[in-house]
Amino acid sequence: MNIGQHLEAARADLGGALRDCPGAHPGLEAEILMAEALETPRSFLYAHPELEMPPARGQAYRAMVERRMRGEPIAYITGTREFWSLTFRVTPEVLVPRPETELLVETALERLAGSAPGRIADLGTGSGAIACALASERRGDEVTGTDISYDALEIARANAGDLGLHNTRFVHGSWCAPLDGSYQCIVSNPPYIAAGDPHLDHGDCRFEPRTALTPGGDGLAPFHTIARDARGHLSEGGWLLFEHGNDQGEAVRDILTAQGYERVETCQDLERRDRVTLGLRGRS
Ligand SMILES: C[S@@+](CC[C@H](N)C(=O)[O-])C[C@H]1O[C@@H](n2cnc3c(N)ncnc32)[C@H](O)[C@@H]1O
Repeated sequence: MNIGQHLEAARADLGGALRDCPGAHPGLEAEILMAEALETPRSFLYAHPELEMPPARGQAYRAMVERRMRGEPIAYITGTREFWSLTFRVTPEVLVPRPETELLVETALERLAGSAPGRIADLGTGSGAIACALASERRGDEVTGTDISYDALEIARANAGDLGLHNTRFVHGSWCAPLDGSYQCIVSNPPYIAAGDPHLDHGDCRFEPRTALTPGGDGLAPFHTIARDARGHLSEGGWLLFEHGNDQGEAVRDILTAQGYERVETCQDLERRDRVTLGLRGRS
């Protein structure tokens, strides 16, 4: 079979298998996996659809297509995901970075704009996507990522190394526990899906680490813990920013207000859903 025939078969198979899979793009994914199998850019496929696939490459391609047909995230199959225009390694030990998390990075950068170089912390860093995005934009800052997963920290360190981000460090421990000294900004995209939420059994979530997705209960426990403990690590005028579920904006605002944060507000995504809530550590 040639490249074009393989692609056509994969598009049809993926289209059928991923019919109910949120966010799946069968045509595009067939091409991404082909580019991976042939180790070429996608543009090569458009230029050479008539090229015969070497049998070993054809088999490798079909194996990848079949993994995707079973619902495995494409990022785990290719081993990479783009975030903030940077390429990150991802493995099943880490959450696949989501495009919507770029709103957290964007909001943090807005709050930091014009400030002198300082220290930033990313709690629950996973692949290190947020920490590396911030470190790449704020080269003068020191960015610390924390996680309870040693496997995740290893991936985060590898990503920072690949990206040449020497202004990062990744430390083990629960939320704020490994932090030392004070920070001008603390960000977190913690696990926040409530126990029993049907999203946990759909799409990519089925393959991702449970501890990255849900803290159990109503999903709010990490916001309570971090909001309480981060105050002691933020410098005066420092910001705490959370990503949260689109139905959790009010609850997270209440948590930050109850902990004495000031100028508490929520940012919405392009579909006007609450996604990021932040508060300032004032004088008191
Ligand atoms: C939703 S994922 C976010 C990963 C990454 N920051 C991102 O946005 O793609 C949550 C992360 O929090 C970590 N985590 C869960 N409980 C934690 C805890 N008590 N302390 C630190 N990290 C924790 C998980 O291992 C996971 O990497």
